[in-house]
Amino acid sequence: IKHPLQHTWTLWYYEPDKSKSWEKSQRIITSFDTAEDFWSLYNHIKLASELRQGCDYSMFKNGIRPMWEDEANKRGGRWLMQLDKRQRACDLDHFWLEILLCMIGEAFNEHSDDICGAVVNVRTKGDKLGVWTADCTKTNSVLEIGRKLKERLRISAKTSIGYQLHNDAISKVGSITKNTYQV
Ligand SMILES: CN(C)c1nc(=O)c2c([nH]1)N([C@@H]1O[C@H](COP(=O)(O)OP(=O)(O)O)[C@@H](O)[C@H]1O)CN2C
Repeated sequence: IKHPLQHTWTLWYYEPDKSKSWEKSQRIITSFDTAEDFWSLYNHIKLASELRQGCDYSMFKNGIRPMWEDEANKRGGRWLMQLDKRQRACDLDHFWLEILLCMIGEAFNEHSDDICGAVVNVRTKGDKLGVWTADCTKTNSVLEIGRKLKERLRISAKTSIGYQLHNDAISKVGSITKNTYQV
């Protein structure tokens, strides 16, 4: 028999399309709830580094849309890893896979319930990896998730990553959203 996961996960794909709204350009690829089905999906689709610039993959718990506005996301935020352009060749794909494995493997222990999902943005100006959590006021959970992410992605203590509230992202003026937490 297949190895069941604790949650059902849904993979989304975003491709910019001038004729459609951002929301309408978010497409569900499929959902899965076993380790075997995760691997067949992962091995079947393009790597993040093979996507066209401007595209995203998002993997969220079933029923949560990869959008700030979703009921499950609106009180939360994201740990953001902004990659340097050179990291697409050497880090992007294994960082993204490591994040997926942390999520389906419930690697954040008692804080795994606070995980909503993760997004990879493939961008000319530098790729981004975001891990979205449900409640920005759960400081201990948010910080523990950030610390675990750095550990699993082997991000050095010298490099800090920031956590941004979706509320701040929605209301941001210009392109910079402030960090509420840093680890
Ligand atoms: C429901 N709704 C409209 C809505 N809900 C959302 O949740 C949401 C958006 N819109 N997003 C739109 O994409 C643009 C690029 O963000 P980017 O994160 O791709 O990053 P880049 O600027 O392309 O690097 C954002 O500026 C925003 O317009 C992004 N986003 C998460």
